[in-house]
Amino acid sequence: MNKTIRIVVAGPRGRMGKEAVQLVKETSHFELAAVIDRKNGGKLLSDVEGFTGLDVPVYTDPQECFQHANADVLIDLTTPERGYLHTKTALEHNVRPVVGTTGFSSEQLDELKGMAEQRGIGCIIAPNFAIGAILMMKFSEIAAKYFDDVEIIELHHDQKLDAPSGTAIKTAEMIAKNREAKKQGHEDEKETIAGARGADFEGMRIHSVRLPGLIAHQQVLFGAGGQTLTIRHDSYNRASFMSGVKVSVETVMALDTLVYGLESILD
Ligand SMILES: NC(=O)C1=CN([C@@H]2O[C@H](COP(=O)(O)OP(=O)(O)OC[C@H]3O[C@@H](n4cnc5c(N)ncnc54)[C@H](O)[C@@H]3O)[C@@H](O)[C@H]2O)C=CC1
Ligand SMILES: O=C(O)C1=N[C@H](C(=O)O)C[C@H](O)C1
Repeated sequence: MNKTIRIVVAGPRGRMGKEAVQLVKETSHFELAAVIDRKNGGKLLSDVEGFTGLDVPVYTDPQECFQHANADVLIDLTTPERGYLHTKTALEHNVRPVVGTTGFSSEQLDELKGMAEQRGIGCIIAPNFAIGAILMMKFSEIAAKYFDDVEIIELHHDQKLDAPSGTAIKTAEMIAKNREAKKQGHEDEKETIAGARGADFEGMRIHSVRLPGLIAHQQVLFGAGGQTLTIRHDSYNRASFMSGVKVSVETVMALDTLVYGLESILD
């Protein structure tokens, strides 16, 4: 039988956080130890609307939370600034972070990796937990061996804070492993409206669409003489991310370093 894993969820009232609390609740070897919220500190989660029966403490201060919660794992689904603070604080308390929050800088990722390695404890930072999105990224990495020209279009709901999405950045990084940096388009092209050609990642272009009605979508378009290849993934709800969160919580318990992206775990 699996050992019970005690979990802190940061951002429990958010769109993803609510799903994560539900996942912990319905998984027999997971136990909710506490939550970190922007407000409601000092209350029980069961006193907060929508969380009947969950008698675990709510903290606003991550230090206080990790000192008292006796937790194994943090699931962070908050904002870039808070997510970074929560992850760092968890590592300082030897609590293993599983981070879905996007928008960390590469310097922050390097620092967190150093901390995890120094302590010899696991940490997973996953820009996308959906299996289809991971396959989209892997297929794009393969396609980049054969196509030099690629544009990424990511489409999200209009409440998203970061652009481009963490998934788009990770996709570009994976494509870059198999593609020489190259400026795309006409050498003399000029934007008559700034931003028309999107963000520039080693000459690849990334376009961010934000519209109400969308959840999380991305297409990767490759072009070559007389043909295009489009690789597309759509998440139609946030439950689509939860099997990846579950695998990450189970896997992080056995890691002794930081893993960025689920593609290596699912090999
Ligand atoms: N890796 C993945 O597969 C996915 C990642 N995400 C990422 O997850 C993050 C959250 O996304 P959503 O749930 O859509 O956002 P949301 O805005 O619905 O939720 C964010 C939550 O963070 C909380 N928060 C803000 N400041 C806080 C603080 N000081 N302490 C504790 N909690 C605080 C808010 O109260 C809110 O409940 C984003 O970075 C998003 O990009 C979203 C979907 C999938
Ligand atoms: O904010 C979101 O919603 C999502 N964020 C992640 C990202 O930035 O890639 C994952 C998914 O696309 C949904």
